[in-house]
Amino acid sequence: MKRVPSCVKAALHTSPDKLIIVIKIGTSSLINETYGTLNLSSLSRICEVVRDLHAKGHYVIIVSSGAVGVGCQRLGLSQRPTKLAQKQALAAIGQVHLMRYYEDILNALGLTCSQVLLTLDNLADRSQYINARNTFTELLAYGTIPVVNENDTVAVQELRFGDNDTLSAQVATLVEADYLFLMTDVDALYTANPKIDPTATPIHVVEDISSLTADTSTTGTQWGTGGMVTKLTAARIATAAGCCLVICTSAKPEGIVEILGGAQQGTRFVPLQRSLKGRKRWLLTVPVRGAIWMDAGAMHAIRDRHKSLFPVGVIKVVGEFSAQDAVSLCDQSGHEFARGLSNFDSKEVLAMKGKHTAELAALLGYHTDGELIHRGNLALLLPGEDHHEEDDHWPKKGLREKLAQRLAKQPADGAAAADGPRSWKARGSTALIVLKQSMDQRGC
Ligand SMILES: Nc1ncnc2c1ncn2[C@@H]1O[C@H](COP(=O)(O)OP(=O)(O)O)[C@@H](O)[C@H]1O
Ligand SMILES: N[C@@H](CCC(=O)OP(=O)(O)O)C(=O)O
Repeated sequence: MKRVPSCVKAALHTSPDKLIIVIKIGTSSLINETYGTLNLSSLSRICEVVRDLHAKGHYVIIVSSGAVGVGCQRLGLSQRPTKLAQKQALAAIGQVHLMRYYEDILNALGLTCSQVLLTLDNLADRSQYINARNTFTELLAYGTIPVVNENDTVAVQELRFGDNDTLSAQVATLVEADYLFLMTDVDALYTANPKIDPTATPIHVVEDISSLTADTSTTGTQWGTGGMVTKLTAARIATAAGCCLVICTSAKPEGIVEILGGAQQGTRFVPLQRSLKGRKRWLLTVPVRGAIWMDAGAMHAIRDRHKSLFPVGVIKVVGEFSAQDAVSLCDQSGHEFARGLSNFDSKEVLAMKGKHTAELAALLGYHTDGELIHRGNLALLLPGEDHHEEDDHWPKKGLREKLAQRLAKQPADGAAAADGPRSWKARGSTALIVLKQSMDQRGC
């Protein structure tokens, strides 16, 4: 299989053939519906594959769902409750049971397991993001297998990933993974749900997600969340971060080794040639609070001419967001093609929608160039070059370099500490600064 190019791979002092691999296991693959128990044979086989990959020198991280589903089974509930507090309580019950088996099985295979529970704010704040990356580096350097889940029990609604497909893509982005395998109860993405439509056919390779025509409208299993929709969202994030995402079946975990060897199984999403680095990579992990739809002209300016977003091209504003929140940038049909940090809140963007810069002062009562999203705060999810230069003030050292340093027992360079005090919120564009000055002057 063609290797994924990575700018930090060369910096890894260990063999370049050592891959960073994230394996996400869905609830549907972890529970045995017939007996209402954990699917121990499936879990053991997956752990054996992890052992084989580890023995080859690869770094493996497991993202495991199942806390809520297993919690339900432990209490004999026949379906997931809908109340958040109940799901959180069940996650607490299920997670400990799940981890006990991961620990036992991995231990029996000669591996040490570690647990990482994350919430969205752990990644949305860049200093916490760097900190999480450093922790993963140490866990991998110690030779452990991190088992990751969302910290369901404490996360409040707006700080939840909500599904582990997204979480696994965020983790893959964070650790600069080469591969993300989404193991589920179907063997591939199909043109339609194969459990409902017998004429559905598998899709083996996806080069460009935006031109994909698969019906993913039906939800998945009784226990899983999101079905294929969240897997496609994960694919957009992972491929933009330069990671090859593969949807494959948990019924044959050995398939992972075969796929790495070049076999065509499952659905492979080809990573973008130009993977996002540094701050732009981090942007992919910031929670999205809303969406801005734009006309073809604005999309062309952003995608092909590497411009910032201005109000004149905006045709629709979705959701409520604050200034400096991350938003999806969508084409005129609502398809997401980029993400960025908005300089204005959703009400202001709505007020400015479709307006030329010259009209804004009269509309808002202060002078602004109306730059909604600065180019530097914008990450493209489509193929193409992004020529915007990275901010040199942000550390570029990736996990691979840090892992190499750690393995070589070199002292850390303090990049994370340097990053800490400087919040991304302090990095507003000129428009934001002008807006703030204007509001200060008006005593707002
Ligand atoms: N186009 C499609 N191709 C394949 N599966 C689909 C499609 N649309 C919906 N599905 C459903 O997605 C399910 C897998 O998603 P989900 O239940 O969330 O699994 P997991 O718990 O593994 O994340 C499958 O069982 C299938 O019913
Ligand atoms: N954190 C939740 C994840 C729920 C979830 O995304 O489930 P799935 O769709 O099966 O991956 C849990 O452990 O139950």
